[in-house]
Amino acid sequence: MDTVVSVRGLRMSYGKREVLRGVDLDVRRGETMALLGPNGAGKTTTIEILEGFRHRMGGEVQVLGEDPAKGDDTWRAKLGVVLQDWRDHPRWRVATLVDHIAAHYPDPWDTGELLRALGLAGQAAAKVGQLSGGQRRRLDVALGIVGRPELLFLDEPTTGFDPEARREFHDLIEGLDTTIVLTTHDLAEAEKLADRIAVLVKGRIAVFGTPAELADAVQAPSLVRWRDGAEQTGEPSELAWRLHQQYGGPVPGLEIRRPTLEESYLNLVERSAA
Ligand SMILES: Nc1ncnc2c1ncn2[C@@H]1O[C@H](COP(=O)(O)OP(=O)(O)OP(=O)(O)O)[C@@H](O)[C@H]1O
Repeated sequence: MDTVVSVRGLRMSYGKREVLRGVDLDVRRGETMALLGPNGAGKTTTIEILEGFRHRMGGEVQVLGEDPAKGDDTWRAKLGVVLQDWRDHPRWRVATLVDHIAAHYPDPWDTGELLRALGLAGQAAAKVGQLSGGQRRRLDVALGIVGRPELLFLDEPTTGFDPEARREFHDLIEGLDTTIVLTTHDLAEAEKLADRIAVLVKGRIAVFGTPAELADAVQAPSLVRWRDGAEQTGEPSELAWRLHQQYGGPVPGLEIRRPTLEESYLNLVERSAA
C-alpha cells in the first residue's frame, strides 16, 4: 500500500500550551482522510505542519516522502492547499488569478477547462469580489488544484455554507481524483466525504478508521425507558431481560433508543475532554 502521509508521535506547543500530544496518522494514496474534531482540537495546527507552514516540536512526519520542515519548491509544487481564511484579491478577475497561480507549476490545468469543471465558467471574467460565498470557495479549490497536486489539503472547506452550496461542494470534492486530507468539525461532512476518519480530541487521535469502524468504536450507551424508570446502558437487551423477569411478563411502556452516530461522537468528545 502506498502511504502518502505518515505521522508518528507528533507534538506541538504554543508557549507553554501543549496542543498536539503525540499524534499518529497515515494517509494512503487516493483516499480522502478527514481529521475530525471540536474547535481548538489542533486540526489546523496538524495540517499546517504537514503542509510545511509550521515547524513541529517533536515526532516524525513524512509527506510525499519528505520531511515537510525540509521540503523544497519541487516538493511544494506537488501539494495543493485550500486554507481556512480567504486571501482576498477582490479586484482580480477569476481567470487572470487562476492563470497567475498556474504559472508557478510545471503541468497545470488549462484555466478554461478547470473553471468549467468547477462550475465557474460563467464567472471567468468576473472580479473575485463579486463572487458569492460558494463561488469563492470553488475558486479557492481551483487555486488549490490548478497545479494537479498529488495531495490536496482542505481546511474546513464548507464553514459558513448553506445546505445547497454544501451539497454542491461535496459533489465537487467527491469528483476529484487525488489524495485529500480535510479538516472538519462536522461529523456528517466527514462521514460523507472520507474513506477514513481520524478523531482528534485534545491533541490526540481518539479513534481512526472507516466511518463504520468509527460507529462501532464510539458507540454511546442506549437509553432504556419504561413506565417506572429510565436507565442508560451499553447492554440494553440485558436490562430489558431483567425488567421482564421483575415484572413477570411484558415490561410496561418499554422503549429502547440507540444513540445516533452524532450522539456517540459527542459522547466521545466529552469523555476525552474530561
Ligand atoms: N499561533 C498560535 N499561537 C498560540 N496559540 C495558537 C496558535 N494557533 C492556534 N493556537 C491554539 O492552539 C489550539 C489548537 O488550535 P487549532 O487552530 O490547531 O485547532 P482547530 O482544531 O483547527 O480549531 P478550529 O476548529 O477552531 O479551527 C487552540 O487552543 C488555539 O487557540
